[in-house]
Amino acid sequence: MSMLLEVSDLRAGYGRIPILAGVTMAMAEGEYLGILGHNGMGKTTLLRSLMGQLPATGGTVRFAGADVTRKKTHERSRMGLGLVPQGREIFPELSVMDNLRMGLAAAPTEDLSVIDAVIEDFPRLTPLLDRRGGALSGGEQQLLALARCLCTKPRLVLLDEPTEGIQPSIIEEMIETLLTLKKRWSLSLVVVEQNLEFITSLSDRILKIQKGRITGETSSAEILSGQVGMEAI
Ligand SMILES: Nc1ncnc2c1ncn2[C@@H]1O[C@H](COP(=O)(O)OP(=O)(O)OP(=O)(O)O)[C@@H](O)[C@H]1O
Repeated sequence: MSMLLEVSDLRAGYGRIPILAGVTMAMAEGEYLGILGHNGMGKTTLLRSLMGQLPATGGTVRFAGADVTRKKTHERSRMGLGLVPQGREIFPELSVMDNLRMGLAAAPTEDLSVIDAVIEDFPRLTPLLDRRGGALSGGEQQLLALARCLCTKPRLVLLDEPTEGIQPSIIEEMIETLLTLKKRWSLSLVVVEQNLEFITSLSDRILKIQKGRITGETSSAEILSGQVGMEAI
């Protein structure tokens, strides 16, 4: 299998403060990769750097065979990278439908039929299309943020702590939705999380991030079979 994403010794930070201290990882097309880490370990920084929102101070990022290390966010978006940020960042004053249209604005072609195709996989949003984004529950907003990202037809979605502050029933629904998208859209995913159960339910492989470095790797199968405890990876 050819690699969809190849990250080598990636370094980034804020001002003079280094946060990513040389991240090296790779994933194949169609893979769901989980990255587990506690608060402040650099999960959000890694996703922002992969999306080009934060410049790399060292190392390289290759996506779909191209070196994107110096590419701007909108260029990466057009190449098929999509980010669902922590805290969702939906537009609270716009309707759900208009939030989805905003997603389309970042797409390579503004094809409105994409929204219909996306909505099919988000039945919970269908009756809410006219409602203001800000009037949705946290879980519904998270589903909307994911649906909006899918309107750009990404090959690889970067998902930042989607379970934060969300009720368990919607977490279950999000797992089912993401597994359906994997099959129906051949989607690839990098999800960063602190929630081990969520990440295990979704991911083919799980990496551990500590202090801006990848320090371990396991598979969900190994965790589910009890062969590997989280402290071991
Ligand atoms: N805009 C910023 N300016 C300066 N430092 C920042 C900024 N954003 C994050 N940091 C610092 O970078 C480190 C890594 O933060 P990051 O948000 O990547 O961690 P995280 O693993 O996603 O944690 P969390 O689960 O709390 O979101 C932290 O020490 C944080 O304080």
